[in-house]
Amino acid sequence: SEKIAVVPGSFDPITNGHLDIIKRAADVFDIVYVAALKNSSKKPLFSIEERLALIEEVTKDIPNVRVESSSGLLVDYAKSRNAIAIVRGLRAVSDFEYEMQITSMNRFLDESIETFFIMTKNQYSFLSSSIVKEVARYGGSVKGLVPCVVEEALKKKYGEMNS
Ligand SMILES: O=C(O)c1ccc2[nH]nc(Br)c2c1
Repeated sequence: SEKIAVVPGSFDPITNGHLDIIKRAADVFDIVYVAALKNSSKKPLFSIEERLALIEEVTKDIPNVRVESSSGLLVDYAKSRNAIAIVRGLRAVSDFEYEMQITSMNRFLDESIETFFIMTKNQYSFLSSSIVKEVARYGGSVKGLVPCVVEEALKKKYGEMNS
């Protein structure tokens, strides 16, 4: 039967680091659900609709990727999609402590779902959505760090906010 994975994240916005993980997961699993999570205490820059549209646009050429939003527990969403795996990216050692905590809790909640980690390309190991937003907010170029459509969306979003 098909091996299904979930790649969760806030994707506010999706970066080339995220895209790298998604592509690598799609090479290993038969179906990959990219799950943009709604539950986050921070107010996102992009609405869930905007985030989904950007993820769909940048993954449209990967045939076995499906893009969805989810709120509530990640393990409940994963089970609802018959996923056998949660896939997370690791950028640097500093990621590991947090990921270990989340993975332990998810295993406590549902032992049947395994978490796999994929190391990002070194060139993206410093990259995060928040640092990209900071740079874009002050008019810096994030070309090469995010897909072109995301770069445009950031310019538009901050252009509107600054106008
Ligand atoms: O953009 C972020 O906030 C973020 C966080 C955690 C992450 N792990 N792997 C990747 Br790619 C990644 C990206």
